[in-house]
Amino acid sequence: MSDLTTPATRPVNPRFSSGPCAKHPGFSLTDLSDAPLGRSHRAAAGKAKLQSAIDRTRVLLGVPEDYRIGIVPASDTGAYEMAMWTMLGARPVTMLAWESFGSGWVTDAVKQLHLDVEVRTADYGHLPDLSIDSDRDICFTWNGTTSGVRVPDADWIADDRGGLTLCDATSAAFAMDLPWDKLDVTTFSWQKVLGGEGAHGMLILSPRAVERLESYTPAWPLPKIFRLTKGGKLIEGIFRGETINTPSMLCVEDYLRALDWAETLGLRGLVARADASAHHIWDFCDSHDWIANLAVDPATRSTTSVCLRFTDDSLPEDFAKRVARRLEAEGVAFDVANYRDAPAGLRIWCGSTVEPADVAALLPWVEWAYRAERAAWSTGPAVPPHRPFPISKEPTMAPKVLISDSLSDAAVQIFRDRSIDVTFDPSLGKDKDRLAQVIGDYDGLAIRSATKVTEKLLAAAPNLKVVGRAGIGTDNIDKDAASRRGVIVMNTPYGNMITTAEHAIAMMFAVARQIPEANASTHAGKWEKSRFMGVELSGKTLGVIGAGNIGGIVCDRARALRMKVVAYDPFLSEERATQLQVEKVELDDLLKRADFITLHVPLTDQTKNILSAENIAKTKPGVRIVNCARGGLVDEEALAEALKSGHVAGAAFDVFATEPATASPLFNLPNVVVTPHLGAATTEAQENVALQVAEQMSDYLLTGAVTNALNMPSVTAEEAKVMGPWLKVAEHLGAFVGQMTDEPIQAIEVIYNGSVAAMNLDALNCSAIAGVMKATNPDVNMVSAPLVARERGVEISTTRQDKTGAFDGYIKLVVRTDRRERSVAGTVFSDGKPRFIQIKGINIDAEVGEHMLYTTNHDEPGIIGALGVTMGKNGVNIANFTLGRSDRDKDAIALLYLDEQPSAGVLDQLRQTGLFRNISPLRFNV
Ligand SMILES: NC(=O)C1=CN([C@@H]2O[C@H](COP(=O)(O)OP(=O)(O)OC[C@H]3O[C@@H](n4cnc5c(N)ncnc54)[C@H](O)[C@@H]3O)[C@@H](O)[C@H]2O)C=CC1
Ligand SMILES: O=C(O)C(=O)COP(=O)(O)O
Repeated sequence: MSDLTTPATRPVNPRFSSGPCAKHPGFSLTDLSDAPLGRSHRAAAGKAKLQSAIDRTRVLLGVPEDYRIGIVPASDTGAYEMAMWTMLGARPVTMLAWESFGSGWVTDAVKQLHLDVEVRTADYGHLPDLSIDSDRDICFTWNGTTSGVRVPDADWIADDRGGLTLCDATSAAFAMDLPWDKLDVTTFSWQKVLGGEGAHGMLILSPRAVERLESYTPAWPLPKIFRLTKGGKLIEGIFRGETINTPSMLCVEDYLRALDWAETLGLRGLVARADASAHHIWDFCDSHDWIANLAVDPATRSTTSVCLRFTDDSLPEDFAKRVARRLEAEGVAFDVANYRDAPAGLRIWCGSTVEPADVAALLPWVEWAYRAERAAWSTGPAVPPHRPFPISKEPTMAPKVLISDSLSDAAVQIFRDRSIDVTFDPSLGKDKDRLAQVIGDYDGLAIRSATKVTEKLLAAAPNLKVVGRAGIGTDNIDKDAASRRGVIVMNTPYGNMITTAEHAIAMMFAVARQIPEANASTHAGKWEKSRFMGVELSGKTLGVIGAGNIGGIVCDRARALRMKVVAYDPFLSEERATQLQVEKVELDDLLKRADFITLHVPLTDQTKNILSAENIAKTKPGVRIVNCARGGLVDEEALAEALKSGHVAGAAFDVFATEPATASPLFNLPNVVVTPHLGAATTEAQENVALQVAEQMSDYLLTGAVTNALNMPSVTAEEAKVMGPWLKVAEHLGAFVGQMTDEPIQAIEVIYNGSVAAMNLDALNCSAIAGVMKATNPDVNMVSAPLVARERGVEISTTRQDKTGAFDGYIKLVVRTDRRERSVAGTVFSDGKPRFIQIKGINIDAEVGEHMLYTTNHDEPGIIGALGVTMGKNGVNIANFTLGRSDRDKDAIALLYLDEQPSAGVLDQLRQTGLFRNISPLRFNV
């Protein structure tokens, strides 16, 4: 690529303005159609909308119940000036200002209100001194929008303060944590982090702020739109949606829709998105010396209004503006020049509505525009050398996990607590192209059912180590492809089972009593008492197809409803059937006898279409069928026909052959109840699966512990610690024979002797097989090795032995080809280091090094000399030298641990001595 080649990828949305900010993902004007336009905002509908905006803001931001939240005129400026005008003057005031907006409030205080104030300022890029007498009122901005400097926390605000804190949080709310106990007045506007419209401000008052309002009357007159009290009492109506003046109901509706979106992420998710975007920029600055964050102290760097400066002071004054114009002309970034009063540079908005992937896509463009402008500036110094972006990762960097489906906030929190670098972007699950664009950066991917982990996606994910499914079904993951690429696939098999079983029972009731239709009819003002005749569940026969975790719970609940339960599940033991009080039957028997059928099997080649047209025809007339397991288990066309003919009396489906299901033969048929894959959709289940998946993935990425993996044996964190050196021994043994063998391997036998035989042999096997397979395919790892071996027809066997010989424990690996058998054994010494202890049945004691040389010869004098002299002559240092022989004058071996790989020339010189039968350089991953 020439220096000025334009980057290949463009941000999907080029809107990086710091206000009004980008609309939330998925925004559409048609979503505003429910706005009560042309109606009074004081009518019930309008008031309910305003109240809802207040209530939902409280929940999302975690505002305490005893704080008041009001919608006030004139955006954040209106809200903040309202607070200054009504509350300041009672006490001495300290004004903190470190950028344009803070300075604006200073002007208000000094020139308009003529207050006796202490003004503390700092230059752009810095914070002023925050040690303040807690008896004074304090005015400050949480995040300086025009300098990109924020307060790192509120520890500098006293808990037992006498004064009030007035915080302008307009570019912080919904993107940064706000500690409500430290904030007496908080203001923000809708047009910032949530990408709302710039009409109204939000004013949040602590009880202490209310006390000030009710006990203090300022010396100056107050315009009507600032008046919060009447007769010395707070006008409570303002904080219930009775706005002071007429609000725009269109803007209110828009704010409510933004809240709809924000609620799917929760505050944690919103904060995580801003963090992820800002981190992209910070990493970029760290790897390029021509651009830097304006905020000098990293702890004060904004994660919303990220302000950047070009480091070369000799650049012309309008250089940054020209870069911004170039970006705008390319259509890759709008409005990213610095604020008019701020130092020259760029300001890139990273608030929650901006896609982190768009920020990542923008950065190569920033480099391109910078270089293009420099080239155009002919008198300037030479263009600095091109540095690729992103920079290569340090091995010490925290693992990166992407959450691409909507998961409870709990997951984000766990990843954070475990120091995993997490990006939460649930919109990616539905956008495979964008997901493929970003996945290359991540070590882990946490999903639900929307994200499809295909071969193609995995091919774009060279760093990926683990896919975590927050739920049960993994039919959206190509597990073979994942295994082949060494990616572990985990699920959470228990977290949502109760919830899903309850949904199946709810669906059974719904279809038995036609609840959804009766509900719709009653809402429509009809009173069709005789239309909805149902059937009782008590005494009926329930046929459960698949009596595993969920099916088992359904059996239990159905028994409590006094149903007779028959189950078809070839893997259900008689003991378990007795325990569940169900009768184990064949499928045909179930079909014939059941009044209700419920499916709880995974979708496999055997279960696909298990309720085919033919099997549906075998069911009892009047049967009702519930599917809360997987689409594809039932032939939807055939079922629709059977419903129309009356053979099947009703159906309740949560899952569909194609999802999201926007059309189905079952839709709009009478007595068919449908839900949009809600089986797992309860707060409890979502919390469970999110917590579990985040813990499991973090454990794996940080400690190597494997839980609930579908393509790898489980390894506990404790085991991972104890077994670490043994896993290495197994891998080295495999690597030894793998490198020695150049014909097709037929069988691998792993013999575990003594203490190691009590360990987790499945995991040790995987490591040994990986060692063998890596010799021919360096990309194989513990996850992919068994599959690769199976695909090559290699037979694997394991033997456990009681302790024999001198070692407490050892592993012996035997590899068979059609020509020979090779064996090597190893152990872990008390120093925790792996050792080879036997090769070809000959005892040795050899430390394992990265570069080794293995020779075999007839036992005779001169071997040590030949090896030593040849290495010495060629400057190859020998770190360790081990010899062994089967008997005097018989087979002998030597294993040298070298400081570097011997060259072909060195090996030739050895061969020319005629002393050796075999000379093999070996390499180990120590
Ligand atoms: N609607 C939703 O939101 C949710 C759906 N699910 C789905 O529910 C299903 C069941 O999940 P779990 O009970 O957790 O699984 P499980 O693995 O505990 O139980 C499945 C049972 O099906 C049996 N089975 C397998 N092949 C069979 C066959 N050919 N014929 C009859 N039985 C067979 C197995 O022996 C096992 O007992 C899965 O498809 C899962 O994806 C799970 C959670 C939520
Ligand atoms: O856990 C499962 O198998 C489910 O089907 C739940 O799917 P979901 O996470 O709600 O998309």
